[in-house]
Amino acid sequence: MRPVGSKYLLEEPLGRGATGTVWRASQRETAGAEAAVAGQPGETVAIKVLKEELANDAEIVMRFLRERSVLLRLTHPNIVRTRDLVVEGDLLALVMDLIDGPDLHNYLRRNGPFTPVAAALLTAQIADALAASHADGVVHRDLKPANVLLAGTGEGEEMHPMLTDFGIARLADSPGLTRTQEFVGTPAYVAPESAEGRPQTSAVDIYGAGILLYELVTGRPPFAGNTALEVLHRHLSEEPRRPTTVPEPLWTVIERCLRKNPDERPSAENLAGGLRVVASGIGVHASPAQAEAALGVAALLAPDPAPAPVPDTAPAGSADPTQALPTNAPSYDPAAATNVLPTTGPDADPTQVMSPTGSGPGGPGDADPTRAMPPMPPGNPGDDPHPWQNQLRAARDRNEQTQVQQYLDPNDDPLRRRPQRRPSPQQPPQRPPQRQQRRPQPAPYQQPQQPQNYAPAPHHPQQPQPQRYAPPPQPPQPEPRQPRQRGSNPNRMKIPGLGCLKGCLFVIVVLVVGSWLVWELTPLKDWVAEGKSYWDAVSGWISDVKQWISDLGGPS
Ligand SMILES: Nc1ncnc2c1ncn2[C@@H]1O[C@H](COP(=O)(O)OP(=O)(O)OP(=O)(O)O)[C@@H](O)[C@H]1O
Repeated sequence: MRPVGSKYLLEEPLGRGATGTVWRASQRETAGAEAAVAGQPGETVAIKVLKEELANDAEIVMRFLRERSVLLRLTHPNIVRTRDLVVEGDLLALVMDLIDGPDLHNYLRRNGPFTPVAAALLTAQIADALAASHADGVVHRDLKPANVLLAGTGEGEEMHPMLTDFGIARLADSPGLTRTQEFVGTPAYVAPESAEGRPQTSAVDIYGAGILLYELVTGRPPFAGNTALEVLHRHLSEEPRRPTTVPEPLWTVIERCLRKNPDERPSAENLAGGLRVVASGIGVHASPAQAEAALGVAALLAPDPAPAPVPDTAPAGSADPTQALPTNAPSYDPAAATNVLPTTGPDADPTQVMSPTGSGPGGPGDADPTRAMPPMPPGNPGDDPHPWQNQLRAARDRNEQTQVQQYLDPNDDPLRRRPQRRPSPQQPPQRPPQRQQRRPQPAPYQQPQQPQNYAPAPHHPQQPQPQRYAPPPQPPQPEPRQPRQRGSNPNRMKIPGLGCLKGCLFVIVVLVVGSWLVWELTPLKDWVAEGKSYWDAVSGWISDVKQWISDLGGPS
């Protein structure tokens, strides 16, 4: 148990993401007036301890403090409440409500896709959270299933999505870490304008919600690829295709959210309303009027007339994103990748940027998406890196997978890496106890009680998916076999040759019994011993042999 500030004690890690590690923690003392929730001693909370790179960046610390009021005032039933922010030395931590449930990414992996109705209703609640934050001028910028925690996955409970990590993207968007033209987000969920370094607004969250909705009903995001670059390119140039399992009204919503032009995406409020109309119109028991309304959902998806801007995301004026990548390219040719990534130096070798052969970093055969990032091309020392290089590096950083319930190497633990501030006791590092496994239940949404006009996709168990960033679980290693023990007493004395002796005796007994049976049951005794019994014959033969042996020795 390690203290964070004077008010909290870290107990066990719950998971690790790109920006830090989340811990289960307890409150030691009631927090001061600066906290949004004072809390009571003994109360359990979740604390995100931000990575050292973030905590060591003066710009981020300033931003963290400036954002304090925004983060603390963001309250909504579908937003994980931030209770307090702790800045202690070079440690930055966010104290949150602890949500007792899995995140949506893990839930989806364990349980497979949702029915269209359940997916629409779940996403409607997420859109409610977005509408509230956008109204407050806060854009999430990293909407993805891993950032949605599911409360109420117990039996008979209604599933309740809670959006988390609000403001983290804003913190990570510091000039110290990223340049103004970079995107902050995860490649599979990133909006085209973020990928291109264009100005961003709250419409990036609507794009993220569209990707999330697609993934909820199909089990995978629409744009995948072997490298982050490939995924980004598909966001920019490829239109999503409607899977057969997605009902038409729901597809209308997804397609609107995934428009390349942010001005054509609906507002979060309209998205929530549209999804609820769709959910009641596509259920098994939808009335004709409800089905009709769902089919006309496009009319409800009006764009936001005044989307909330993301500060500092206007281009610096130097980079024309259309130079970086031909967004009107009809299809993506991996072999052409070296041509679309510009280099800044006259001697630049385009094959250094990204190998199309797969033999170098970033090639199609490269299994590690983090290696997909091109090295910095040679250029003038004073040159700024091109937006694409920053974008790709950010993609790599943000694409790190959450490692849930893992043992943290003490060297990776930001709290332990500061012995001068907090000397650790002379104990060997203890493996933290495993977090109790929660068994989520299927979504308890009910289908509406009216006839429906489509066959809903069954909520079938998870099938293996080609998500290369989610490595399949390792098969359990077999227990090492115990050496075989004979008998029940392992301490019994071992007599050499005893086994052989037993074997010989057994053979003799078998021979005697066998020959006796042959003697008695066949006419053999009449032929060789004039009808004598077996024992008489045998004893006669034995005395003959004895006599013969004594004759061998002579009369003396
Ligand atoms: N408030 C919370 N209550 C309970 N568990 C939480 C809470 N916040 C996060 N977690 C758990 O911690 C894990 C890691 O959270 P984190 O936000 O760091 O991951 P991430 O979203 O994958 O990373 P990032 O957003 O930094 O890329 C989550 O998957 C979730 O299981």
